[in-house]
Amino acid sequence: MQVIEAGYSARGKKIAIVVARFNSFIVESLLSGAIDTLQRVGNIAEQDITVVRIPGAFELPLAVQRVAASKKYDAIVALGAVIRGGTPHFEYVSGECVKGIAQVSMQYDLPVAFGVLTVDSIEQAIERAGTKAGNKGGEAAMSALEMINVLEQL
Ligand SMILES: Nc1c(NC[C@H](O)[C@H](O)[C@H](O)CO)[nH]c(=O)[nH]c1=O
Ligand SMILES: CC(=O)[C@@H](O)COP(=O)(O)O
Repeated sequence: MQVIEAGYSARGKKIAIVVARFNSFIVESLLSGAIDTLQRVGNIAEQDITVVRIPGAFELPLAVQRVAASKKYDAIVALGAVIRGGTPHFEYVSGECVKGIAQVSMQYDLPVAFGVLTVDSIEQAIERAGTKAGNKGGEAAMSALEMINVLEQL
């Protein structure tokens, strides 16, 4: 039996974090978590991290696509927070966001980590942005690091 698995250290790799500004009080915590993980777990140097700020989660697929097309990065971390309101808007924004990001990852054969909260309440968002349910930005960064290393072995 051959098992292919990889660690998280990715020194020298270049990472882009594309971050949606909407619900910024939540998203900034996801961003801090992602950067902290890339540096402390992945041994990624500060100068190898590029942060791209965009308006909202709906814009993430296009921005992620442009970053992927630049061929400058080994992985992308997409961050955002979509919080359900009183109308069907949530379904449209979150649906297009996840679909578009997945498409880019497949099209460009590039790890694109999905660090976008899709939650029913602000409380759920706070819990996942560095409090009792961890930090989903950091978790997304972990996934990007692992996928860089796994893909190198395949
Ligand atoms: N409601 C949320 C949005 N809405 C904004 C859209 O993402 C988009 O920027 C706008 O429709 C213009 O194209 N964005 C989020 O990231 N989170 C939300 O909860
Ligand atoms: C993502 C959303 O749906 C939300 O922010 C929009 O709120 P609403 O549905 O109350 O307009």
